[in-house]
Amino acid sequence: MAIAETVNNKKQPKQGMLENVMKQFDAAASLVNLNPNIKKILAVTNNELIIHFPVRMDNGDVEIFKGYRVQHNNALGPYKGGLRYHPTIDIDAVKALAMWMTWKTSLAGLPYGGAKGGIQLDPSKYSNAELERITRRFAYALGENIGPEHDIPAPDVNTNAQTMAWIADTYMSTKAPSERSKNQHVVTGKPIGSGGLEGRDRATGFGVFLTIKYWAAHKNVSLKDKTFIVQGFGNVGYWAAHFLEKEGAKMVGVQDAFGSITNAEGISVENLFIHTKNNQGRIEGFPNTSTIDKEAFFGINCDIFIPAALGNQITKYNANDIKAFLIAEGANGPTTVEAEEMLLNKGVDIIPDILCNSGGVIGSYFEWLQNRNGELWELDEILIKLDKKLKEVFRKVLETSESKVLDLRSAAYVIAIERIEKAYIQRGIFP
Ligand SMILES: NC(=O)C1=CN([C@@H]2O[C@H](COP(=O)(O)OP(=O)(O)OC[C@H]3O[C@@H](n4cnc5c(N)ncnc54)[C@H](O)[C@@H]3O)[C@@H](O)[C@H]2O)C=CC1
Ligand SMILES: O=C(O)CCC(=O)C(=O)O
Repeated sequence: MAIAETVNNKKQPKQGMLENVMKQFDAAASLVNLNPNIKKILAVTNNELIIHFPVRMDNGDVEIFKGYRVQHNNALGPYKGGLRYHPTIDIDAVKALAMWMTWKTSLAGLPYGGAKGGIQLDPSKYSNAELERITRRFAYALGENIGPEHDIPAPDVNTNAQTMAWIADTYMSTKAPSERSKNQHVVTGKPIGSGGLEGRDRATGFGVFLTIKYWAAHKNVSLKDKTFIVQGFGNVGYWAAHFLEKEGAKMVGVQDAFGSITNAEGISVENLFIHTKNNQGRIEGFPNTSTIDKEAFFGINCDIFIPAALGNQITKYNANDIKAFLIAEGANGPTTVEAEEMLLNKGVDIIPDILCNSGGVIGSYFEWLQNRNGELWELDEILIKLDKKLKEVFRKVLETSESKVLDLRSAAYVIAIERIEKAYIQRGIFP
């Protein structure tokens, strides 16, 4: 609560993600009348690891980094969740993100629990060689706190297939030669050729698109010529926009960490993607668009808003500016509880993060299975399997939402929490 954000040049108190996820959990626990002992277990994390580790920089100096891995719950299987490299990462943020992973894997019916981790750093300040040493040193320090049947990291903000390859290689190098290849699935989201899954790169964004498509089919709405805005034009934002554009929708606004652009006539997703590749990942300077300020971005006229950046972006300070009738949460925790209430009251539908962006972890599950079984899956079959799995999860959320008269997030939480509760009750509550 101590941090502040600036809205319309005024400092406003900023709510932390942990506070947000706890409010969501408390509300859902009441809805399902959750067993009080299980509620106590789920309200806290199982393990929290903070590691300070030294790394030699290119100039010869040693810098100390702070890395995190939080394992929230493993009632349903090994801990699973991404690694984020970002200056705002702290223990509370990682706890919140780990909790969301527990609900997400449970909702998707996967044999996983929830975890998250990362390093508090701004990766743009380091060379590629430094990032490799930082990542390898972090992986080494994590040691047996991760493992292919225990806790399986994956990419998140500012990490990618290369990061995962360094972690897999470092982890495997600590094993006896005959054991190394059996440990490839210590991480998912690896490069193709190093055990990675065809299509894991687009799995999250494709899943975001699919959930929008299922929602549109349910509401009898055509996506053709619908307009959309995207906050965050990285892995998730780009791929979601790519598939929406292919479906005939038009991107009219984009925001990244460095600025916001708009054009009511449309912004080409593929041209912007090429532009960012040649511009250090940034959207700034893209031709035929106007630059607008951070807060004006939320008020752009559009039908669909895809937050695909950081948490707590849609707040009570900007919720009323939003024109979209649908928010599809590609990011984790982009909407505060207060903002959600305001949006629902004005009739905006929200496809919640734990459903909307679950294509990523479903893709990771496929990669894990592929590695475990020594198989190689093809892109077409993977995208079909992902569609089938996500469609079924979406159907269940919709059914619960209609039968219990709940918004989509509450319905998703009900399914997720009831599945975990059932596992504890079958086993005798305490793990
Ligand atoms: N990569 C994955 O498979 C999954 C990612 N997610 C979530 O999706 C979100 C985005 O992740 P990725 O696309 O992987 O990250 P990324 O690192 O590929 O891209 C992040 C994008 O967000 C922008 N951004 C960062 N701070 C911002 C700010 N303050 N305002 C506006 N834009 C900002 C960056 O400039 C960049 O364009 C995160 O919340 C992540 O937890 C969720 C499920 C899976
Ligand atoms: O693919 C995974 O294991 C998890 C990705 C992730 O961090 C997320 O879904 O938020």
